[in-house]
Amino acid sequence: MTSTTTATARNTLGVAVIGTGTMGADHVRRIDEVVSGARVMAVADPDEARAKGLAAGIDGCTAHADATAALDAPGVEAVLIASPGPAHEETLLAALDRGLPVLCEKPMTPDTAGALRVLEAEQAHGTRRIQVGYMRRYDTEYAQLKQVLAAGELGRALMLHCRHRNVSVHSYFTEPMLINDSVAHEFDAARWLLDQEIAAVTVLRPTPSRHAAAGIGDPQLVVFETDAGVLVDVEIFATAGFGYQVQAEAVCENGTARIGEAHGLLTNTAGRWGGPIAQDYIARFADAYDREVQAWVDATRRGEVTGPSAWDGYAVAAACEAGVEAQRTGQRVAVEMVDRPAFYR
Ligand SMILES: NC(=O)c1ccc[n+]([C@@H]2O[C@H](COP(=O)([O-])OP(=O)(O)OC[C@H]3O[C@@H](n4cnc5c(N)ncnc54)[C@H](O)[C@@H]3O)[C@@H](O)[C@H]2O)c1
Ligand SMILES: O[C@H]1[C@H](O)[C@@H](O)[C@H](O)[C@@H](O)[C@H]1O
Repeated sequence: MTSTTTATARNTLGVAVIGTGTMGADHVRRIDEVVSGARVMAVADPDEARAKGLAAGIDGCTAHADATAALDAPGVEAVLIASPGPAHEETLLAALDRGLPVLCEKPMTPDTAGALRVLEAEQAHGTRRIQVGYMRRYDTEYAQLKQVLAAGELGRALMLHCRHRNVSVHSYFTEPMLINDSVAHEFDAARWLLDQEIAAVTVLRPTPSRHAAAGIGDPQLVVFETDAGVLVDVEIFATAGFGYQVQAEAVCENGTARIGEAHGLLTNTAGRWGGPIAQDYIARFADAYDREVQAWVDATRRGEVTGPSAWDGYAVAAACEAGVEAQRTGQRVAVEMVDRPAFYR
């Protein structure tokens, strides 16, 4: 946003972006260039040079090494958290303490103990403040699949076959993160698509790929059951190398529905045919992130909270906890959840 637009900026939502790595930087660009009704007023990252570099390109934006300093910066009215999952709880609690609305990147917290503390703090605050960044709910294809399932023409859903393939992952990725950073999306998507909770998780492993990082059995097959008896299988392959692919097929009583195959332009040439494959989530889910952040800004400016809630964040954390235990033990692990408070109904 340039200084010539600051007059209109007075009516816009001042956002602090916490964490300025891959997603934080992309969200800053999105708020600055794509989304209407918001401006970035502060960024924070312990890597202060990174935060300063990003802030330098945005009129009126301050850079901080500490997240709470960014929450208290002039003009900040809302927070977008894009630090790694284990750092989310501290910033969420600080934001709730200040009554600030939050869009928190997934996972809300990697563990249920942290998620429950967040639920308690939000309820103590008295009104909902948190949206969790499960952006697939804003993806056109996922929305179409949900619509098809809800319409009922295909009959009752019996199974979902899902594939989640990344080119590679961050150097700090661990084996539990296959579940609580990557499969977390599949837990949320399945809960949302089917309107059911996850009941139990089993993890199966082939002999790992020779490209798997040390200490990570990659890929894995994560099979989960919902409380209404739908079976979901997820191939999670974090070092697939060739591209970023997220696919889902619903198998129903009267037919099937599949998403994630479209690669845009298909070409035929001597002896082969094909098209491009996205290389990362920034490309594959660009529209979904744009819609997600725009919806958050619009709802926040109306004084509302929409989208995936802190309860959804907790429910996914509970499924992830069972998934990590299943991964560790090779056993089928039941998902344990507290009763849903009336506050989240
Ligand atoms: N929705 C999606 O599709 C999607 C895609 C990628 C990442 N994510 C999520 O976004 C978050 C960030 O992931 P990323 O890939 O950008 O990671 P990243 O490693 O690229 O960036 C994280 C940044 O946060 C900073 N940081 C670390 N601790 C911090 C703290 N306490 N306060 C502020 N900043 C801190 C790091 O220095 C780094 O710059 C994670 O929760 C991840 O799961 C979501
Ligand atoms: O943090 C990222 C992000 O959530 C992506 O959407 C997912 O595909 C990756 O597996 C995960 O590591």
